[in-house]
Formats: sequence, C-alpha cells, structure tokens
Amino acid sequence: DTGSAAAVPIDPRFDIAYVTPVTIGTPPQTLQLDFDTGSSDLWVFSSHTPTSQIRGQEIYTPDKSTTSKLLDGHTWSITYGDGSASRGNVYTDNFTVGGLAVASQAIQCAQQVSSSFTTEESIDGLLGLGFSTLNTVNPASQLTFFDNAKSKLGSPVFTADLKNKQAGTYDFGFIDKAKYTGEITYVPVNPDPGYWTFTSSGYAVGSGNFSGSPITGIADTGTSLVYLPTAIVTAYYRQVQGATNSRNYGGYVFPCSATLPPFTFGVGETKFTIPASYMSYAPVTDGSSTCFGGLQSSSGIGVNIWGDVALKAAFVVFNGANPPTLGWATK
Ligand SMILES: O[C@H]1CN[C@@H](c2nc(-c3ccc(C(F)(F)F)cc3)no2)C1
Repeated sequence: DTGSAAAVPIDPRFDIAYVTPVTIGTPPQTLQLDFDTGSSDLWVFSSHTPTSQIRGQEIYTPDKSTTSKLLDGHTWSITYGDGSASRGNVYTDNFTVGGLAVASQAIQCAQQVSSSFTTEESIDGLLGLGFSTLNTVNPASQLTFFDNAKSKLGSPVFTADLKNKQAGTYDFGFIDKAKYTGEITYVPVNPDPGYWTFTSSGYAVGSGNFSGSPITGIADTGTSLVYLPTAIVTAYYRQVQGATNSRNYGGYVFPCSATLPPFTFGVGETKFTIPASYMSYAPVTDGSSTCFGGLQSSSGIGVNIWGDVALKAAFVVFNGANPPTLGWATK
C-alpha cells in the first residue's frame, strides 16, 4: 500500500507550520494535523476538549464513530519545544492518511491544551513521525501511524517535500522520482532517544567558502526555523546589514529591506542552498519593518534543529528500515 497527502502552509504569508488532512473513525471524520518528525504522539482536539479551549478547530468525537474503542486507563501529556502543551485520554480507531489505512491507530484525545494551541485555529492536532520510543502514553506507550503502517508499505519509508509558501506533499511507502533531481544522498540516523538525528557535513554563508565542520542535529518538520550553533549563526548575520541579536524578540532580527545571503549546508558530498528569501522568516509583528531571521541559535535548546526553513530546500526520505537512514536530494 501507499499514501500521499498535501502539506498545506497554515498561513499564506509565512511558513509557520503545515497541516495535512487525515480521517478518523467510521464514518470518517476529517481533521487537519501538523505532521511532526520531532515527536511521536498522535493527538487531536476532541469532544473531550473543553469548549473554552477550542477556537475553530475541527474535533474528533469518538462516540460518533462505530469503530472507536476507549483504551481504558491510558493517559498522555506532552510539551513541545516552544512550551506549548496538551494532555488527555486515548482511543483506538480506524485512521487514514492519503488513502493509506491503519486499523486500531491510537488516537490521543486532548482534555487540555495550552493557549498557543487554542489560538492556532488551523491546527486540529499533531501526528508524530518520530520514533515510537518518544510516545508519552502511560502505562503502555503507543506506536506512531508510520510504525503501524510500515508492514503494509512496499518500502518502509515516508518522504517530505515541503515547499515555500505553497502546498507540498508527504508520501508513504514510495519514493516519487518526479519530486527530486539528481541522486539521493543517504546518511546514517541515530534513533536514540527518538529523533531523526543525522550529521551534516558543514555549511557556507552566501558565496563564502564551505566550512567542513560536522553539525549533528535533528530533521524536524514540526519546527519552523533552523537552529544551529552560535558560531555559525553569528557568521551568517555578520553578512546582514543592521542585524542584531534582540533579547526583546528572542533572536536575530534585521531590517526587512536588508539583503540576505543564501545559506548552504552539506549532507555527505551534496550541498543544499537555502535561498535568501527563505532566510527572512516574518516581520516581528504584523506590518513591522523589522524581520525575524529563519536561522537562529541553538545554544538555548541543547540540540541543533533542521526545521522547515531547511527542509523546504530539499526532498527528504525518512527511511524506517533497520538501521534507519535519512535521504536528501535537491529539487
Ligand atoms: O517539540 C519539538 C518537536 N517538533 C517541534 C514542534 N513544535 C510543534 C508545535 C506545533 C504547534 C504549536 C502551536 F499551535 F503553536 F501551539 C506549537 C508547537 N510541533 O512540532 C518542536
């Protein structure tokens, strides 16, 4: 079997996050979920979410599904990198993504979501595509959609073809040659503790020379920006007139009129260039002439993160074979 579904930016102006349609239950209930390779919980706004915490999101109502089953006594609780959080109870039900079906997928129903989830009206929940070891369900952790679907897939892979300010695609079970150019460079993945962790072969700022120092980090579709070591980030913004590291805005900002250099990163022998246009993320507040950079320092996080700003510049194969690997191709 295979599956293929669109990854749609939640805001036409800035690629804050992408959502993908899924169906849950019988008859099918359609929700738009944020696919996140940096976590491994599948959770949804639901009939168990207090109405005061719902603002326009679609919800899953297990009682309206003839195939839903309560996973008695199981609970979950998760906190994301930006401090957003949710928690609740668990059902199993039929679940599909782009025509690929899994029976008895664990569906974590929110009984509490933080304010940032409430105000993000376009996100009805998250679908974790990290390794199942990260799943937070107690007393028994649950498998991700990908782990449940693997046995049905021709090839145990999914691919991310995220795009700048337009809809891209998540494919499951196959590698679409029409989506990339050249060869796919595969690199090892360390699945411990549960992220798609790989090592980049180096970087270059603009037309500067390539620095071949290894950069270990995670491929994270749920993170908007790229977070790298401070030395790399300062080298980048040294080339941006008027750039400053703003305590007020929590990162590097610059005049939206500034000329930005592209940023190149290496995977094996292949080089990926993030165009300058991707490196300006958004005005710090609506209408401001000060812009927030798409590249920020990872020093406060503890891990380097290759988020959407980088992933948009490539076609990425998440290979769930044993051992797992990551494939990168230009497009
Ligand atoms: O935890 C790491 C795992 N991947 C990263 C991630 N972060 C979110 C997220 C989505 C939506 C929101 C909200 F809607 F604004 F609340 C907040 C965070 N999804 O994946 C960070």
